Amino acid sequence: MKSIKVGLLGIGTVGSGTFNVLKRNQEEIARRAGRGIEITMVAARNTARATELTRGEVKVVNDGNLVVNDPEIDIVVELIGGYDTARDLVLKAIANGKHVVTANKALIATHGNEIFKAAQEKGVMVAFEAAVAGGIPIIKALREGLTANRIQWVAGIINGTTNFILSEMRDKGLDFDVVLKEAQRLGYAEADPTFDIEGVDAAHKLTIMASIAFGIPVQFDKAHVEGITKLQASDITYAEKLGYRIKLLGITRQTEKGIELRVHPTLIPASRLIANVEGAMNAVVVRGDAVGEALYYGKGAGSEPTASAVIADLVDITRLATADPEHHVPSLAFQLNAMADTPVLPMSEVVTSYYLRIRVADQAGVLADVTRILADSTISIDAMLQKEPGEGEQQTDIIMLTHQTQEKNIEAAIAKIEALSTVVGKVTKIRLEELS
Ligand SMILES: NC(=O)C1=CN([C@@H]2O[C@H](COP(=O)(O)OP(=O)(O)OC[C@H]3O[C@@H](n4cnc5c(N)ncnc54)[C@H](O)[C@@H]3O)[C@@H](O)[C@H]2O)C=CC1
Ligand SMILES: N[C@@H](CC=O)C(=O)O
Ligand code: NA
Repeated sequence: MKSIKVGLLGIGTVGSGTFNVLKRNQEEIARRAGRGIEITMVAARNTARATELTRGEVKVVNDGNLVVNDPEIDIVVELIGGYDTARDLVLKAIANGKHVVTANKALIATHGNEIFKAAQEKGVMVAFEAAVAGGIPIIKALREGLTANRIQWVAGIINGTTNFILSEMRDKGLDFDVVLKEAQRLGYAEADPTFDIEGVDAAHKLTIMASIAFGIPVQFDKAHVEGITKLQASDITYAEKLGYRIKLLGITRQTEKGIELRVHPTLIPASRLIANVEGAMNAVVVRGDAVGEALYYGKGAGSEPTASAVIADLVDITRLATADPEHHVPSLAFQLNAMADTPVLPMSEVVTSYYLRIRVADQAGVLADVTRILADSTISIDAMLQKEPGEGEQQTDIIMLTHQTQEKNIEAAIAKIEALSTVVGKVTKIRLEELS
């Protein structure tokens, strides 16, 4: 059988990994796919570099349109990143009847609904395993492996850069900026690293997982997004003393009122497996009504781990390329005409537990004032830590872990606490999840 012809848009970190792995393992991949898969054309900004990377073996062009319009190309792999050019080229590829593979979570989380609709109308497949948790086959697990389940929640460390930063800061005492530079050097970070550190990249990935888990359209604009830039080293230390680790977690949960969709630093009990995921590694815990809890762990970023997922999609598409479109696996697991309109919950409605760090004047009665405010708000305290003020210090920290309450309830209580004359500055609030 004729080999499948692939056109690559972009040959940077993931593109070069895809080229190399496909080449290195071509025979084994062909035995699995039932026919050969070869990259025959690459669009690149730097064509000389692309020719060097592909050892002069493929046609290199400087315009992605030449790839998506080439009648010889069966599958277009979009590894440019970003929104506009990527969207334009992907939609053109689909309009030309080509299947698409992309690692671009920003694209899928924001333009996925439009792209999947166009693909369905054309009878082509759009696959994006590399877009979430890199090399971990979490899309396939949610979409196919767990298809029997009502998914209850999904929680994951889904940004390698921030997990790498948090781990290196904690273990080696390195500065934020130094570790971020290293993450960029290692090819983990996004072209714009604020996407990583402000939680946007994790929210893109979470948005995609929520759609597959709950059969809802992609709705990145409804996600609550907080990154790690406001985290203080002292919070990491206090959390450890109380038996917790702080991780940037993406959490999506089906509740009676709607679907939670939130990314923020989170205290997790140190005894949980996911709390011990370090460096650029990713991990996703899925709770389904039939399977219980399942944990998926592996490399979420980097050249070849991500290429592994891109190529898995190429094999899937190759296997199904000759099937009738109605036999394709739906991109979001649910049939497009069976999507639910379950609302995404505003953050103010979310119920969870909290870590509070309150900077106070070292005076009698301040603790009683704080606990009274919490009690009046029906927020109960689970654990408390009060730091002894250092020699000559007039202020100290009170750290409290609360039981579950609604976000708007804790916000109202925090406003009252901050209004106390004995409380200094803002109260630090970090959400806490037992994940059980
Ligand atoms: N690096 C990683 O670990 C992971 C990256 N991703 C995603 O994969 C995609 C690619 O990421 P990287 O390879 O890391 O980025 P990169 O910046 O290393 O590579 C992108 C390449 O595309 C080229 N490019 C930009 N515009 C172009 C255009 N119009 N035509 C042709 N080439 C163009 C750039 O010159 C560059 O060589 C992004 O969507 C990213 O979010 C997903 C998972 C992991
Ligand atoms: N920038 C991302 C790359 C993979 O998606 C990350 O750090 O996880
Ligand atoms: Na993946």
